[in-house]
Amino acid sequence: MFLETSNLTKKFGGLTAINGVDFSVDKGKINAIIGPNGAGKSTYFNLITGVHHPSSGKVFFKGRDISTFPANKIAKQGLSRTFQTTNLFEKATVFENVVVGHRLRTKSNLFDAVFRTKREKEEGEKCKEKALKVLEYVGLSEITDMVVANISQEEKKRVAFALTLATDPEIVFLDEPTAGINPDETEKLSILIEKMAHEGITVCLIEHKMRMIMNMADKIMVLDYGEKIAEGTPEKIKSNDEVIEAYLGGDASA
Ligand SMILES: Nc1ncnc2c1ncn2[C@@H]1O[C@H](COP(=O)(O)OP(=O)(O)OP(=O)(O)O)[C@@H](O)[C@H]1O
Repeated sequence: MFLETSNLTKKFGGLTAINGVDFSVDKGKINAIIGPNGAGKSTYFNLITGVHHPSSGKVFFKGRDISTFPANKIAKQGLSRTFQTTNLFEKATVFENVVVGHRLRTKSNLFDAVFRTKREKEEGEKCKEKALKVLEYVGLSEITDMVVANISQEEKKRVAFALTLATDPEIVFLDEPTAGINPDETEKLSILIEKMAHEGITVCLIEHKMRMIMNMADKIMVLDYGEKIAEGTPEKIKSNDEVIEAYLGGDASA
């Protein structure tokens, strides 16, 4: 198994945000998690990526129990994520944002940084090279020197993707990657997500845009009140009565 959760449960006081979720993420595929507001989707991501730890149950990555690992250790295993709103430095350029973001995730310690050691300089150079590479990958080569405040929402989303990709992840967790952008931009970003999966990066995403998910996902899990109520291909999910009742409200084309 690649990534798997077993009986995963998270309680916040009296509220069970995730309740006994068994799910396995398929390697190299687009895996989607859907469900109504408050269903537990972000909490599920947070449990896998070490933002929160499970109340019970486990997360396994390539057979290893990572349930209790801190977020930075999980990132080092090759799991990388975006948040619903990625905080970019609006006054810095696209390139600077990716370099700084990547720098925060690489190895030099405070001593290296203060005394500008050889290792620090080498790592700095590597970061710059990597930043240019990932910016090219996400289609932003032309605007690397633009200040973030002056780029479009869709371009900002691409910067967030570049930040995620800079750590060479095996699996990326995208939390509502297309929130707040129009259908044309959503389509373009979907193509980028598909490219990532085709090139071997496993994608796991949370989305509310049903049409997009039904078109692109290989596998979908539906959460409702913290519980998995269905999983399977888009076709299977679309025709699942419980999903239609609980989530889609009878309008699967929304
Ligand atoms: N840190 C926290 N402390 C207390 N309750 C929390 C915390 N995080 C989430 N919750 C609660 O857990 C439940 C699931 O929230 P979560 O954000 O995971 O849902 P979601 O499916 O991602 O929702 P949305 O689609 O609105 O982002 C909600 O009732 C939420 O209020």
